[in-house]
Amino acid sequence: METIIVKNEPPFLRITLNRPDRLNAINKKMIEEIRTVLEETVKDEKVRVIIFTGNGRAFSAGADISQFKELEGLTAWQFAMKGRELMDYIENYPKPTIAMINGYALGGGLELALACDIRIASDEAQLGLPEITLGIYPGFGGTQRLLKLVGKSRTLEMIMLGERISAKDAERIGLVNRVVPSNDLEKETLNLASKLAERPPLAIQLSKLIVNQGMNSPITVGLNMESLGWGVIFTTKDSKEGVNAFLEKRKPNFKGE
Ligand SMILES: CCCCC/C=C/C(=O)SCCNC(=O)CCNC(=O)[C@H](O)C(C)(C)COP(=O)(O)OP(=O)(O)OC[C@H]1O[C@@H](n2cnc3c(N)ncnc32)[C@H](O)[C@@H]1OP(=O)(O)O
Repeated sequence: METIIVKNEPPFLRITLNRPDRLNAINKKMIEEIRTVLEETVKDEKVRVIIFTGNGRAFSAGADISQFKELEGLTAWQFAMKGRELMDYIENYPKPTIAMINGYALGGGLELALACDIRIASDEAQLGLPEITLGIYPGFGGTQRLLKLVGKSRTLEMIMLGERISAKDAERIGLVNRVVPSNDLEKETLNLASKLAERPPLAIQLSKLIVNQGMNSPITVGLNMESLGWGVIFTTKDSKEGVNAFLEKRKPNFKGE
């Protein structure tokens, strides 16, 4: 891989964006490489959690601005779609995803973090959507995902001003789940990931699907999916294991069956 470092350390798969001299700016190659790794890993039962992070002082400073010079109408649309399709794929990935935000998460970099299930940030991280300062606006799904996460006026403030906010402020508005001292970022992320890895994979997959669908549907649709999903979840061995373990006063051992 040219643009990412992939560490398969079951139960985790860590994808480190790796263009540190460009603050991990996202180019076409990086989009393709992330997609390839995720597709290869989807059926790997040993991997239960995906962690995204960045090499150096940035998570990612956004889409690679140097590639914008070549863009025209059609190619701009194609590049935006390529990135957006990756973000959609990450959002709907059947395993839990964590963005471990070690530094700048800007533009397309923040949009990648927004597509993850959980964002955990270093207290030194800065987040923002500075596209407006380039005369453009977010194009990898950020207009919609940020809206759903923090509401309309905070989204518009971030998009229209294009200013960076601190990790603490991001936590206050619900943009990141938690902020930790930079020295503890890895440890805290792995703690969180370990807990997720112990949870039943099929119940995680199904609840993620239902929550994601619920974000984009009338509440009755989400509620019906929730109820119908119960018919599925009760067919799994893990649901029996969870209930039996509780009744037998022992720790459950979920196998994703
Ligand atoms: C059509 C598709 C739509 C896609 C939707 C997404 C759009 C976007 O994401 S647009 C990009 C949004 N991001 C930005 O505008 C941030 C740009 N970067 C910065 O403002 C700064 O680099 C900084 C504040 C993040 C850090 O500043 P500083 O500490 O002074 O570091 P440098 O500016 O010297 O950066 C080091 C090195 O990295 C290059 N670089 C940084 N960001 C990008 C980027 N997004 N794309 C390409 N290159 C980037 C920067 O040019 C420096 O390179 P050298 O000068 O060659 O050392």
